[in-house]
Amino acid sequence: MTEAKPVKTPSALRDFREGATATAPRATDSAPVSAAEAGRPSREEAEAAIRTLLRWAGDDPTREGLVDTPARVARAYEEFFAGYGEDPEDILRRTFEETDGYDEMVLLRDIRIESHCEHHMVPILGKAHVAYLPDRRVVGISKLARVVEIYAKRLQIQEKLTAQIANAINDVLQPKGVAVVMEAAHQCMTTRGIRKPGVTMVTSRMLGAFRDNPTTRREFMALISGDRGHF
Ligand SMILES: Nc1nc2c(ncn2[C@@H]2O[C@H](COP(=O)(O)OP(=O)(O)OP(=O)(O)O)[C@@H](O)[C@H]2O)c(=O)[nH]1
Ligand SMILES: [Zn+2]
Repeated sequence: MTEAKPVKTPSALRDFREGATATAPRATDSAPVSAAEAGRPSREEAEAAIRTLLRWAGDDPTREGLVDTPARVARAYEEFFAGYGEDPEDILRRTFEETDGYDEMVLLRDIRIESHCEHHMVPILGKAHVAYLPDRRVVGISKLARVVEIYAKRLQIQEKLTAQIANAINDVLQPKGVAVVMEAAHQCMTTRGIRKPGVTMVTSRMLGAFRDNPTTRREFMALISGDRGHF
């Protein structure tokens, strides 16, 4: 009898299957989930599931206005969850050496977040501020926003999203420190359930100098709360 081989389960899928933990998975587990590995259902199966939900909600999926809805929803899901197919570490590996001695903080403020909560699959909308303290190597700033985007385009809780972004930057760039602060509104709290519009959740993950050095942390906090210029 042959022994069954353990199936390699990439972290994103594992998190997806096993539910949330507030502990961030290792960023080295950030590989994208291939369709084959994930045992992904077909497009037809996905559309059939949406027809089932439409019927369950009390509507008729064969009526004119809803006939194309399953295909539209499937296409929308491809956008909402595009992050399962991308590896943030690949994006961050394109670094360049800064030879003129720039060793101050690099901060990207007000990065728009559009994610989905893993409990209710409804939007989490907000913004992230991402900073790092370079140690010779710097990365193109758009790559920081791309990393945010990849993790946001998965089912998330805000704590995990915040930690994953910081861990990936820390692991690949190996800077002197990384800071991520995120503020977001969860539609599962604003439009259903407890229904508290206007409430935002704030999370942060500080690593290296941002965790150990109060001056660096203060400087970061002052910069993210400062006035925004209009360009
Ligand atoms: N910590 C954390 N909680 C979240 C996040 N997004 C949603 N939640 C919460 O996850 C919880 C899920 O709780 P459950 O009791 O299983 O679900 P529920 O019955 O729909 O809960 P209610 O939202 O209170 O109606 C809720 O308290 C949500 O507010 C997040 O990013 N982080
Ligand atoms: Zn939710």
